[in-house]
Amino acid sequence: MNVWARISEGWTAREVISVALLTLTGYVVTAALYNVYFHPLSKFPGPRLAASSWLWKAYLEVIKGESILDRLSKLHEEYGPVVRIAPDELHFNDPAVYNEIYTARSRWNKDDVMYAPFGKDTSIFTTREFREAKKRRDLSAPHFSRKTVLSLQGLIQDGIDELCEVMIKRDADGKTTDIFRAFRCLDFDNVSSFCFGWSEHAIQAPDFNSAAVEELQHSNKDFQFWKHFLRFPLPVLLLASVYFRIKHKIRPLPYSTVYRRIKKQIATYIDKPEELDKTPHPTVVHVLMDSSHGTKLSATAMAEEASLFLIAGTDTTSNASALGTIFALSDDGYMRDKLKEELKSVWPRLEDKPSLEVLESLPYLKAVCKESLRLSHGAMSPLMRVVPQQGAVLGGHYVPGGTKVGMAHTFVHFNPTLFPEPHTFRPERWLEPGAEALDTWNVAFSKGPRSCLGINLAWCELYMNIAHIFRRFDLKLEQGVQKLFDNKPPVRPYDLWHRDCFLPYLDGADLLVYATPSID
Ligand code: HEM
Repeated sequence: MNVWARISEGWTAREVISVALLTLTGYVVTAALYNVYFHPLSKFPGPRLAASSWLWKAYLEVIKGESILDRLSKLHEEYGPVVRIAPDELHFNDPAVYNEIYTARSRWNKDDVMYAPFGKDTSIFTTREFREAKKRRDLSAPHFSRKTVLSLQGLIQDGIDELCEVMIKRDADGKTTDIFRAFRCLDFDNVSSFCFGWSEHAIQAPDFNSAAVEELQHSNKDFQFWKHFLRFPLPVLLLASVYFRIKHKIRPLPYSTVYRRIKKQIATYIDKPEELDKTPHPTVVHVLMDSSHGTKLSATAMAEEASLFLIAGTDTTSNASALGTIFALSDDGYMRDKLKEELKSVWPRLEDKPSLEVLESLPYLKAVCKESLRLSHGAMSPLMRVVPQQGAVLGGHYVPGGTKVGMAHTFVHFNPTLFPEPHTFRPERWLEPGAEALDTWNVAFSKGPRSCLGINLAWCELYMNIAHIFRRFDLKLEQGVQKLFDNKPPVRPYDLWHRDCFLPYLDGADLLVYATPSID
């Protein structure tokens, strides 16, 4: 029977589904063939499946739970310094190209898909478009300047004092300290007091199990799911999230308790601006509410901006601090003793705590911090940028406008030419002759106009975190953690911070240390 006659008679449900499936299959196959053979990126090397559809990457990252970074290492070995990893995406493994993508002159936008789980245009970080993001950055930047950080360093000091008291009590009770959780709570508290004038006191939570901080950690874990599935139309997304919630315990995107607290605080200030004068020190809310620059943000926009600082500033700093601590303890005490000796040279009496400026003058401490940043990477996922309409030349290749391009920090930090024995934690590499040139290759804060806004605060916290716990405690790895390092081959930082969940996600053993208070 003629198809049109059948249609006019009315189709059965089965026929409708069959036709829909056939149409969908036809569309997918045609799109895949186009992507592989006729797409403007078809001349770039890479697996055919990757070129055919973004579903290849989604399958690896969500269903197989594989880190794209592992796959990328193999792909770059096979295909060279540029690989096509999705129909419209290229990944590079060439430090020179890192500087071309993330250059100070860059005006490129952030990729929509990659940043979707964090929201759209709700904060500096989530604003895709360069010029809009710059306006927002200019607003908050004064609160993150070196001058402000120096003047508020006492807050960071207070947070560390609180942590040290908790650690002393734990030691007296015969308990170890999970240094990863402890630093996460500390840095959460410190960012909240630096930005908002109040501390969550997460550090006081039993065994550092703070609900607010855990909420952050869990949302990191589900990053890959949300990144890929937010692309689907709502009904598919809903079905997928039910399935993944049951099978993989994916959580809903968090509506954080802390966000509510910040929102309430801002609403109060909008209602009664005189309350702002009562904060113990200048906060980021002061700069956000300052309308003298001509930009007026809504209460929601301010709250979203402000809460993003907590997300951006907690795990990043604590990852670097925890990694540095664990690895500086992993070599029979050589690094620990060297660090302590250097600290004692400027900090002979425990009660005379040195300022940030003094700590910054210590070469070995600085080298430990740099090595901690190098191996904790800041962000782990390739930070995808969109090539502007006119196209660009990257690594000698013409890349058409609209292409998403990126190079993960791991490909700079593990580059064996720049950093020989790249997986080894070796602070000395930052002290050897000519080491100043290496600084440009420590890209943990990224580079260019979208690089880290909180860099001054981050450095302040990192110096203080490492200095205080190494000077104020005699530290030792707990046996289980020590065993990781005694095994052959020994554990590498990458093994601990292995999972790419935008930020590196700790997916290994609890990082326990014995921390006995120093007596001199
Ligand atoms: C060791 C600690 C830190 C590291 C390694 C780090 C690293 C980074 C990196 C790699 C980016 C770029 C992300 C992207 O391109 O999408 C970034 C952006 C950002 N960071 Fe940090 N960060 C740290 C601490 C902080 C702190 C303490 C704050 C503030 C409280 C902060 C606030 C921001 C903001 C607002 C952005 C967005 C900038 C933009 O998109 O223009 N970060 N950070």
